[in-house]
Amino acid sequence: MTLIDYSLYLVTDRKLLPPGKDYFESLEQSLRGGVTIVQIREKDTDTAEFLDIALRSKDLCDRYKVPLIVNDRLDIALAVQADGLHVGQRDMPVSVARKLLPANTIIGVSCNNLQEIEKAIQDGADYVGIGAVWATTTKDLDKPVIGVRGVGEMLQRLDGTSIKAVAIGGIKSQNLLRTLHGSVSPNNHALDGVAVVSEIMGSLIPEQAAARLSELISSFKRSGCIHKALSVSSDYSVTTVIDGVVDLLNCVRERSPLIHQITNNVVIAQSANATIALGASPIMATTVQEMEDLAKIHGALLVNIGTLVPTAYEGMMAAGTFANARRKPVVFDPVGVGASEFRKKAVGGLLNTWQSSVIKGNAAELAALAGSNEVQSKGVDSVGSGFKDPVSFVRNVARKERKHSISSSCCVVVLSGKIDYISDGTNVAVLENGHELLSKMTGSGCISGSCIASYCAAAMSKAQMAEEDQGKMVIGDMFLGAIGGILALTISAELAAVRDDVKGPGTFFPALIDELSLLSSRIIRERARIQIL
Ligand SMILES: Cc1ncc(COP(=O)(O)OP(=O)(O)O)c(N)n1
Ligand SMILES: Cc1ncsc1CCOP(=O)(O)O
Repeated sequence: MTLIDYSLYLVTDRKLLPPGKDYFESLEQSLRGGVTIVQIREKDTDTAEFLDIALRSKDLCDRYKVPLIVNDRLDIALAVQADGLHVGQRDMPVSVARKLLPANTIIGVSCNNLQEIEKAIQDGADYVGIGAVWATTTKDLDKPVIGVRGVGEMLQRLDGTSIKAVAIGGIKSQNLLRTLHGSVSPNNHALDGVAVVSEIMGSLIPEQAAARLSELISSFKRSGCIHKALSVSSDYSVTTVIDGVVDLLNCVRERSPLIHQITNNVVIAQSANATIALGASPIMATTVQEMEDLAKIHGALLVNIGTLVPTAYEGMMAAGTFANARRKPVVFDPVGVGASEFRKKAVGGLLNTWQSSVIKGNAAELAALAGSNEVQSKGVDSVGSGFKDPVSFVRNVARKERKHSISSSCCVVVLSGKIDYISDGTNVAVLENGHELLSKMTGSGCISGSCIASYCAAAMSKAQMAEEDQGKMVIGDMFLGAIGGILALTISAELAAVRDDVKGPGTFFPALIDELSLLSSRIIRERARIQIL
């Protein structure tokens, strides 16, 4: 059986052609742009016309050596000697189609949930079309939008089978990398391809639209993100990490990156002041209309759900998407995620939509995120003494949230507390700086998010974009950025706490701001208490 390349799967829809655009011209241009497999999908066309279109499309696809699949209609697939048939859940069952079609015909089936995947396996499908992964206006959906995390669960069920998988629904160049990075099972089972309708069919220049998508898919594959994910070895040491953090401290001050923060209304002023004290430049903007413009400016994004309201949520969705598209760091603080179903749902929605570069939370927040019962929450706080094995816990959460390569970790996890644990899925940094006065003021955790975002922005600006970075979700060493942000805050807190003018929590905060602004390389080198495991 010939090997099928599912990477860029065009599903046609003539209704979406721009006015005056000829269908066959559009198809040929898409083939030139790099489409690797084509499905002819005609929902309201007479048999004679469908047959004619399928025959001529088959000729074109043959010329480009690209397989042609027919949607729904087994008779048309037979008549044009198509390479395959795609069926939906209400169409002819795969097992029946298999008996009627010539041997070696590819049969694909649409799946929206695990039961349908199970059935596709039993029925012997060659591939599944998993969707809709995102919302779409191309088709009226009668089943829920799955989200990338849901696609990952279905891919897990396909582990050990030879069934290929493509995602479909709302896939555009803007969310393609997020789709590919996010749709992965815990065992690194990734998609074989993506199926696209409107982004190509609706384009005036389909060759360009297809080439853009094709280039992103190739760069994703070139970056080796999936295969390297769990197999990288570490070359971090305490010395290299401290040197790196010192470098970032200077970089924040020299380049003053813009730190866009959608945070809670308890800590807005503190967070902005801490950001300025570090040398970065804060903007506390929540309105959806300005997210695209803000993403164009060099810096990082912080999303904190402390006092979540619907308008800010809309802004968060858009801001993360635009930041991902520019490969900017996205620091996510899922404040109090275990406290209510509303927050859990909101966090699920955000993480399904964009990729965080760093997730920071206390024990209860990360336990809720990881589905662990080991630590309970009380509102936004943790109850009890924390995890028995915080090192393994934080490493596993980082692995789960996707770690893609040593120099551009796609998700670093920070477990905050008296001791802070930071992992990129392989390395774990254990940081023992800090002072108990930090826990006597509101918002010190939220401020640490601002510090991490400032240092991650510096880490991005120090990174040289290499060819293989095109396929990554963030550029720069986020592990170092997260460590730098935490050290800046906790070391400054130690210095502030012992000042003569500090009498308690009230006088501590202004002193903390002073010390953040006075922090130097020498102080970091002298005071950092860090282990790398
Ligand atoms: C690759 C791929 N996946 C899913 C679908 C959807 O098929 P179906 O559920 O049959 O819906 P219609 O396409 O018939 O509207 C697909 N066509 N291709
Ligand atoms: C056919 C189909 N099946 C599930 S979503 C969808 C349409 C996808 O179209 P688009 O790529 O334009 O969102």
